[in-house]
Amino acid sequence: METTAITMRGVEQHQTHFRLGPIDLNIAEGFVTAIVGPNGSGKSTTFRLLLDLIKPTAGQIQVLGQKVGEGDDRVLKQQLGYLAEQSNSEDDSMRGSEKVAFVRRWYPQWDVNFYREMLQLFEVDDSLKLGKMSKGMRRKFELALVMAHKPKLLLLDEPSSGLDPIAWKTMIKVLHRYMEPGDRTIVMSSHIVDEVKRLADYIVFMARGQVLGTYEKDELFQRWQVLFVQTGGAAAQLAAVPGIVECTEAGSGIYRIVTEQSAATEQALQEAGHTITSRQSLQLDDILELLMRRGAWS
Ligand SMILES: Nc1ncnc2c1ncn2[C@@H]1O[C@H](COP(=O)(O)OP(=O)(O)OP(=O)(O)O)[C@@H](O)[C@H]1O
Repeated sequence: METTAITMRGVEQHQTHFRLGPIDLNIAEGFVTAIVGPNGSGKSTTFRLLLDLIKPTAGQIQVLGQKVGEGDDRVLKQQLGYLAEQSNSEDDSMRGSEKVAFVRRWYPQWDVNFYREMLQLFEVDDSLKLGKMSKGMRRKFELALVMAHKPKLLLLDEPSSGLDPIAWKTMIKVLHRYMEPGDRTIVMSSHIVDEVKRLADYIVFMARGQVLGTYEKDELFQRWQVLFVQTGGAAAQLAAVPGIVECTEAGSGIYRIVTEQSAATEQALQEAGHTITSRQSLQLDDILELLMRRGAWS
C-alpha cells in the first residue's frame, strides 16, 4: 500500500454506553477515504480520536507520521483541517469574518485568496453572524474556513449535511480540485451513496464501533455483484461455488446470487455449466448491510 496518512493500532475507546474498537486501520496518503456506517457506529468518535479531542482507552494512533497525544503537536495541527459534524453554537454571535480573523492566527500558511474564492463559489457572505446564516450557508462557510490553510489532511464529518443539490455539486468540484496537487488526503464520513461514489478512492465500512473492512472503491464495486443464474436444476452444486454471500431462488430454475468475488464466482459457475442470465452492481448500502449481516450484528 501507499504511504499512510493515518495508522491506528489496537485503538479502543470506552464510553458508558458505547465501545469503539479495537480498531486497526491504515489510511493512504494522497487519496480520499470515505468512512461509511450506520448512525452511532463510531465515525465521529474516530475523528475526535485522530484530533486528540478525546483519548483512546487503549492503542496507538499516528497521524502524518506523528504519534497523537505525545509531545508538541502544534506543527501537526497546522497540517490538519477538521469539519465537525455539528456547528459550535458558542460561535453564533460572531460574524463569519470575525471567526476567520480569530482562526487564521493559528495558521501561517492561511491563503486569503483561496478562502475568498471559496466563499465566492459557495455564494457565502461572511459579514453575517454565524447564528443568522442558514444551515447550508453555515456549512459552506465552515468548509471554506477549514480548507483555507490548505491542510495536508482534511477530516470532514458529513460535509454535505444541509447542502442543497447545487451547493453539493460545488462541494464535490471543490474537493476534487483540492486533491489535484496529489499530496493531500481527505478522510470523510458520509451517508450519501452518490457522494462516496464520486469522491472516494477507498471506503472504510464501520458498524457498532468496529471496522468491517477497507476496500478500494472500484475493486469493491467490481467484486460485489448480483448474478442471476440458470442452474438447469442442479442448484445443490452452487454450494461449492466460491464468493457467494447470498443465494435465493428467483423462480423458474433461476437463482439470484450475491457474490463478493464476481470473477471467481462467474468462472466457477461457467465451469459447472450454469448460465448467467444477467448481472448488476450492488449499491454501497446493500454491501454494508451484507457485511453487517455476516458479522451477525443485525
Ligand atoms: N444504539 C445506540 N443508541 C443510542 N446511542 C448510541 C447507540 N450506539 C451508539 N450510540 C452513541 O453514539 C456515539 C458514537 O457514535 P458516533 O457519534 O461516533 O457515531 P457516528 O458513526 O458518527 O454516528 P452518526 O452517523 O449518527 O453521526 C456514542 O457516544 C454513543 O453514545
